[in-house]
Amino acid sequence: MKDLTLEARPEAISFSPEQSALIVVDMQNAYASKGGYLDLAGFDVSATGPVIEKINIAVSAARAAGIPVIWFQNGWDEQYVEAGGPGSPNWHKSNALKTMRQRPELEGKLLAKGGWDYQLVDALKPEPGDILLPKPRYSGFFNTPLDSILRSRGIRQLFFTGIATNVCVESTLRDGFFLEYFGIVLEDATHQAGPAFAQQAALFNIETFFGWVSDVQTFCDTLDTKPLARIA
Ligand SMILES: C/C(=C/NC(N)=O)C(=O)O
Repeated sequence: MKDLTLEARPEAISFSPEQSALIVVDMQNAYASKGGYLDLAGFDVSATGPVIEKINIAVSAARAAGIPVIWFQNGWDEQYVEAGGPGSPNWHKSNALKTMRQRPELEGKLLAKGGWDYQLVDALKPEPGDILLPKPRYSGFFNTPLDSILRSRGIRQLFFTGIATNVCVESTLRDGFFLEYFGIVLEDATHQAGPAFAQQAALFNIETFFGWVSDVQTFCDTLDTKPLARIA
């Protein structure tokens, strides 16, 4: 397929579907569902429903265009060895680990592989041919085979969706930038962890310093695929 031009901020960007991947960051109950880790830690997850719908539309369009879909799940083994102990800054900064230390009844329930919190939300289903990757830190480029998977497929453009815009989405897009990948975030398929200004700040950072910002409808229209449902 010939190169396509995607309307984006700060400017349009050309890309080749053959050199592209759609990244779905951490669409787990932990980050998107009531009763999940972020909700229990006091973050507002009430507006994630429309984001899930937009991600489904973007995933369908990517698959129809032959663009690989890569799903990340953030979390650790049930003993939290992969989370790191007090010698890791993750131990000090992870709000999941801090919440479990504050609320021992939650020990082993947050972001633990095999548990409900770690699972992808029910409304999002990977299909055969998609790539499902666990990741133990915010960035999908650390302690994962992501870079090798992309380079071995000649992929240079990464389209980002998922949660949280200002944490794992921005972290992975930034590290991709340093590794010479072109990062484009589909803003209506993302949600922040924290107040609304965190979403705007993350999009400002991406648009201004690290990549491009577009949206799901523009992505679908550019690929000329018919999304599952027209976005109102
Ligand atoms: C705060 C947080 C964000 N995760 C993400 N997927 O952006 C965490 O994992 O503690």
